[in-house]
Amino acid sequence: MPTPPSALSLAQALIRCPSVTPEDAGALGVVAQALEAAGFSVERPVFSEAGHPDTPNLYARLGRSGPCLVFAGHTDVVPVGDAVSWRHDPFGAVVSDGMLYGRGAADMKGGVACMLAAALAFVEHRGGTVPGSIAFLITGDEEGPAVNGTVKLLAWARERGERFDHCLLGEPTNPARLGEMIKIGRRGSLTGKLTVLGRQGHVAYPHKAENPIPGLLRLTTALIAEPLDGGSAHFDASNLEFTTIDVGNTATNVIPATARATFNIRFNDDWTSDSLGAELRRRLEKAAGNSVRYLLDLQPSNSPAFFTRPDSFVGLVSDAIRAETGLDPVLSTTGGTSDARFIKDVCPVIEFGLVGETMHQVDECVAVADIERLTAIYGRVLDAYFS
Ligand SMILES: N[C@@H](CCC[C@H](NC(=O)CCC(=O)O)C(=O)O)C(=O)O
Ligand SMILES: [Zn+2]
Ligand SMILES: [Zn+2]
Repeated sequence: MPTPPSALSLAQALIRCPSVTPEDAGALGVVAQALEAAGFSVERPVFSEAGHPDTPNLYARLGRSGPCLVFAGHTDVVPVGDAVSWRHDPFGAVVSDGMLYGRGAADMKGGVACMLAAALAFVEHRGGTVPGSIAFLITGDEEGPAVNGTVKLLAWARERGERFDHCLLGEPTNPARLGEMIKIGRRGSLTGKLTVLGRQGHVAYPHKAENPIPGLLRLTTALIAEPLDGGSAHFDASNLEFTTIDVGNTATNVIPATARATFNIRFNDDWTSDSLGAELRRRLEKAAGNSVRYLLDLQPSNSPAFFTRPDSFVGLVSDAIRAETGLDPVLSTTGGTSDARFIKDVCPVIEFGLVGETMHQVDECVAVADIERLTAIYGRVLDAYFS
């Protein structure tokens, strides 16, 4: 068996692939090559859905018996934003002053690299075998709409009779220090596109046109006039944020035909996608009355909130973190969402990864020392899980 690559070298190889969703740019090839070299069987299904680009995914497994511990994650990344503001090339994977820079360093190519390095070292140490099974569920569609990613990969695996006992997802769960936070739940995500319909015309003859902009303002105001809820037993309050308002009108003397707004809601377990959709439609109907014509397109990506009750697996991961960092991780459901909302339907899932302070930002970076320590934590998890 070849000597397993280090987590840092894997993280650098991954960051050098500009895999902004839905591009793969070779990222899953890096994962496949590392796992195949260690004897994992690797498959790379590509999933399709009308209206969305095809997206590649990866499933790998070593061993057929139970228990099966799954590592999950994604290799797609969010766009770099203002590229000239970066201190280092966002796809250069530069190490400077002990920090690894690049898009995905924290979210979550760094985490994927640590899982790979830990699993490969574990397998090498045991002469190429596992007392049970280790699997990897890695997608190229997490940061995007997430319709051709983990949700389909799980269905694909289920059809092939694959069974999993526990899953560790490597999203960047720590706000500032490695070891301070495990995520045991996430809110769901619902994206909405609202279009108000009008009739184009001359600004000086408004009676011959219908301006959609006041209607859009009325509807957007109605959507956020009342809080959705006050939080639930395990989750923060649900929250709606507008992400863009577009009219796209370049003329100063033309009333536009349509006006659009996009919003995203992070919702807790007081709601399902359906009940939340019904509440949004109720608010819009009331505000629109007979005078505003609109369309609402909801893109739920099938994602209710998830919550995993603290159990022995949470205890095992907490012990590994404590042994490596000296910190007692808080069990949290805060922050963004993750593919654990899909994985929770097939096995208990929790999340622990790198420090997420710079995720989605310019100059995304993680400490090289944290990459080494996270690899050691995952190694301890493997040792304890299969002991
Ligand atoms: N756009 C997708 C979900 C995208 C998932 C993304 N997650 C993270 O960035 C991790 C954040 C964290 O660790 O707090 C997100 O939350 O936007 C969808 O909405 O379906
Ligand atoms: Zn992520
Ligand atoms: Zn992200």
